[in-house]
Amino acid sequence: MEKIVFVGAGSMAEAVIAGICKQKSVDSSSVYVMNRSDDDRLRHLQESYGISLVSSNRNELKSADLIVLATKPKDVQVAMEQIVPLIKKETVVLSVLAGVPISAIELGLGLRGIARSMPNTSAAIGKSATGVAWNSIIDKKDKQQILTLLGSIGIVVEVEEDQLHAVTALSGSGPAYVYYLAEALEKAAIQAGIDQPIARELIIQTLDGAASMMQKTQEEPDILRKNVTSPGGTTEAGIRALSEGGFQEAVQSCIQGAETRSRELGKANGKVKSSS
Ligand SMILES: NC(=O)C1=CN([C@@H]2O[C@H](COP(=O)(O)OP(=O)(O)OC[C@H]3O[C@@H](n4cnc5c(N)ncnc54)[C@H](OP(=O)(O)O)[C@@H]3O)[C@@H](O)[C@H]2O)C=CC1
Ligand SMILES: O=C(O)[C@@H]1CCC=N1
Repeated sequence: MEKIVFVGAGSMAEAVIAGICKQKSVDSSSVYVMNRSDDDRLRHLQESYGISLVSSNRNELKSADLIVLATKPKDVQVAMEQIVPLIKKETVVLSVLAGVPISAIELGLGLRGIARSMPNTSAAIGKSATGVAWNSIIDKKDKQQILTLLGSIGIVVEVEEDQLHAVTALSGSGPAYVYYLAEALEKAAIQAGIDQPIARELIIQTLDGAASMMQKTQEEPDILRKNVTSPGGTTEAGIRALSEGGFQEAVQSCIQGAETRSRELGKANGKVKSSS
């Protein structure tokens, strides 16, 4: 896809832009970005990644091959109303919005090829775990090009559209759960007498090592856990405390709560009226 325009310039847009520019899956000169009002933010993206800004007459939208919708769900209706008069019918749309259904984008931007995806912020370093679903009329070639683009920022799995709520809860929000765990581990480590920089180093390597073990050995996580857990040893004591603290239940509520929120965002932002 020759020309890609990002509508929205926040954290997720930056993660995808950083990923595709660093992986060189697109030429940064063919990437454009626009937002609502934050000019400093646009300058930061321009300077950091060598991409271009959509000009005030928004002419770049007219020749876009791909538009990446990256506003907050609550802002997407206004954004779509603003861009729909400008975009040609061949332009394909890639949404990264949580919850918002493809049908809402078809209503807002007209019937065209649409991909609804859920990447995560690790896209910035080529490590996103992305789910994607398609509308029925998307062209095979466009699908392949989007898969290649998303594949350049990490792994990508095709799912049914309804499953994207669960994907959002799991891997879209997932990095935040891991950072939350890291924060908790670091606090506890400091309390136990380890210096903060050393605690940080040990935590990063432990998370990285455990993830790599799962990936490289393809072993079940419960087996890997048991390999660490000596009978009557330290891990057993630690896991017991987690279990007594309701660890499994908390994780289940976490995913359920996030999935429910994704469905709510879809309902709140899904009934947009066509402005074309
Ligand atoms: N953050 C994450 O980890 C993930 C986020 N997502 C999804 O990505 C989307 C963006 O999230 P995030 O990047 O965190 O949000 P941010 O709030 O960081 O960014 C939102 C962007 O949308 C822009 N915007 C708002 N209205 C318009 C408009 N009418 N026209 C053009 N741009 C507009 C804002 O511009 P301005 O600042 O000028 O107001 C801002 O640049 C959300 O829908 C979210 O569900 C998906 C996966 C992960
Ligand atoms: O918190 C959110 O709503 C977005 C979607 C997934 C990650 N961040």
